[in-house]
Amino acid sequence: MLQRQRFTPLLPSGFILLLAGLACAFSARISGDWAMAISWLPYALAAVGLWLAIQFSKRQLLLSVVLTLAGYLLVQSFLQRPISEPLVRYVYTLLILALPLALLLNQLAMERGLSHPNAMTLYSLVVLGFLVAVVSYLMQGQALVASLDAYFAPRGYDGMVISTNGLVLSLLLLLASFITFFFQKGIIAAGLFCVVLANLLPLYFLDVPFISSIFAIAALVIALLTGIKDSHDLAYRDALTGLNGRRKLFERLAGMSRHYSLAMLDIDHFKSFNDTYGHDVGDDVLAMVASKIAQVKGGGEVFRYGGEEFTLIFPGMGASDAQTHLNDVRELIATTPFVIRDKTKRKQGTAEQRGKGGKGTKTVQITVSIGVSEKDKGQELPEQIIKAADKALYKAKKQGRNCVVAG
Ligand SMILES: Nc1nc2c(ncn2[C@@H]2O[C@H](COP(=O)(O)OP(=O)(O)OP(=O)(O)O)[C@@H](O)[C@H]2O)c(=O)[nH]1
Repeated sequence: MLQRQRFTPLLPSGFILLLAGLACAFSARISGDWAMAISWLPYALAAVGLWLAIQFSKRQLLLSVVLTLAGYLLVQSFLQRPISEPLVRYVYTLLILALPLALLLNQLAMERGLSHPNAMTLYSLVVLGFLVAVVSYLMQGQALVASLDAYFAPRGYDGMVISTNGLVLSLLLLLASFITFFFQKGIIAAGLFCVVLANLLPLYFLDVPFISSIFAIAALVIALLTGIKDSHDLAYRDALTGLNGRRKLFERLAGMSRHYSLAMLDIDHFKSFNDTYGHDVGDDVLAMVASKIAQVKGGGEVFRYGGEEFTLIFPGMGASDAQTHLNDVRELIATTPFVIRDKTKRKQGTAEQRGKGGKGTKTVQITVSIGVSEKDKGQELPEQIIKAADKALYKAKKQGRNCVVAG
């Protein structure tokens, strides 16, 4: 189940790649204005991608676009001629090795904006790599190509242009990119992996008409959608818990016409918890509690309302049914021992001591109180329902906490 969720983010980008593959199956029929449009579309998409990357300060989007465009330009400028020409072989070899490597580095380096030192290092590496490739060719020319040929000589093979060692290396890079996606998780990591795939695939099927244009379009659409999703998350998601925030809650409520119930959930005695263990440990606990709340059943949607308060909505469900699911969440939290680590001691001691029960760890018990209400006659506006749920939450606190009250 968990593994399936891990792969689900691949679906949108995978679907775009599938469409690109299908388009290639019919690409021999493309002609006239369509041919022109397909050749120019990558430039238009790249312009939009660059604009978005600059607007939202997204280095991963910027480099995905720039590298895809550079790869596309190189294919269009150099790889439309016979592979027997040394310069063509040189560019081909660089493309199958350096392009996925640069995209992989872009994927590995955490997103910290366009002008973070991280980003500067990456830009320098890409520009330096490019300059070294150009200067080496200008100075060494034939000799360089001959030595590369010894390892990566591309051969025509059943219609594919292929270099066995190149294929092995690019498959390894692709595997590294997939492993990176696997550990980074999420739709953005999936998009970055699919951008690597979309850049690499056409290089092995260069005799298919328009393949480089079609896959450049696919890579850029994936990069754009990933960038838009990233910016959307920035606006709507709470960075600490990964849940949608208050803005998304109110948008969701405004668009909800049918019956629903709404709950306000508050962590008990969180102030004294913060005072005892510090704000950082408080943050860890907030994230852990959020991950438990997110396991709510019954189609419940979870939002971080602010501070240590969360909101749950149950579309199409009355408060009494919602109460059952809320009680399950309350109980799950109350019976889960939260292991907290003292960050000042985290780096000290042996690995065993750092583990569960070690010197730097402590187990705490967290409870939550919940108030729930529902859309009703005389109580139809989201603000009114939130207010009613808040009142019920207040009652739950008064009743001794760690309980669910309907109001
Ligand atoms: N660590 C951390 N603490 C937060 C965050 N947001 C709010 N808090 C803290 O949450 C605490 C909320 O305290 P109160 O609402 O007074 O709750 P309480 O009195 O401790 O407990 P109850 O009476 O059971 O609600 C305050 O100490 C806030 O500083 C956050 O993002 N991280």
